[in-house]
Amino acid sequence: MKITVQTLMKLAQEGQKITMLTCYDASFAATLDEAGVETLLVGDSLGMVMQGADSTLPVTLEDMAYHVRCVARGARNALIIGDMPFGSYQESPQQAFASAAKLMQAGAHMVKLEGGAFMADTTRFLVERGIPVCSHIGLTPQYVNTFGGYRVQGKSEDDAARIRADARALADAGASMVLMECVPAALAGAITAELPVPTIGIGAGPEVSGQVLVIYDMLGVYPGKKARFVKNFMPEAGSIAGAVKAYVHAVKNGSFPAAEHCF
Ligand SMILES: Nc1nc(=O)c2c([nH]1)NC[C@@H]1CN(c3ccc(C(=O)N[C@@H](CCC(=O)O)C(=O)O)cc3)CN21
Ligand SMILES: CC(C)C(=O)C(=O)O
Ligand SMILES: [Mg+2]
Repeated sequence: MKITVQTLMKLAQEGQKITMLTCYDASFAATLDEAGVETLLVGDSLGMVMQGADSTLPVTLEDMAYHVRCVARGARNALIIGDMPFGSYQESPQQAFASAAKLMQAGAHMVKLEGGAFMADTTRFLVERGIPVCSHIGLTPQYVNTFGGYRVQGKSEDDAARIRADARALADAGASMVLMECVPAALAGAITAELPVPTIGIGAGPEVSGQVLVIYDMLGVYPGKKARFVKNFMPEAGSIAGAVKAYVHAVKNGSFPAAEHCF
């Protein structure tokens, strides 16, 4: 069965965890789809894991559209989310729509954009025009130069309150999902409890509607720094398909993430 925005809402309401992995090509898309991964994120992390850059900033809209097209050819049931790359949506809602339309025409079913309450107008503009939006808050990697590194966000009371207000504003603006990266588990849990839409976590603890990891991290292929939230599923599974199935199982039964993966 095709996964839709409605499926995701239903899973979250029933307390069933949503699974997401990043995906950049048709063969992995087929493997993940077959393993029952509900959502495939064509992440701008491809700049780091596929292109070898040291941040996500060099990734272009053309790069993203190419990989979305590849993934769309391999997936059957999974819902495909296209990451909006740096510089393709921050100028105006109009710029965001033109960029998002390219990803939708390449085969995405939803786009993801980084940023808090100030992205509410852009979010509403896209949603009203038929483009479902996943909002990305907390550690937003396109701000690495502002943050001075990939650091946990929302540790102080003020920062936590701001992130909480961001989540509410984006849901109010029509976001279909809110992804939280590297925030304290308690904060992500509190936000999930008060939002009307599903939340996805990466380094955000277990009390969210679903989990995402970069596929090359959970297969132990990425040679760069291993963040605290990463688990390599390959050693215990022995094959790529097995590792993906173990991830789906672990997210569904709540055994991933464990305390050691959380902030
Ligand atoms: N391979 C890969 N995996 C990712 O998860 C990922 C990318 N690339 N590229 C884009 C961003 C960058 N991300 C990162 C990268 C490093 C940390 C990291 O090392 N965090 C520290 C937190 C330090 C602290 O504030 O205490 C950690 O120990 O996990 C977090 C997110 C997440 N995204
Ligand atoms: C790490 C996830 C959330 C992402 O945005 C990406 O892969 O680009
Ligand atoms: Mg991204």
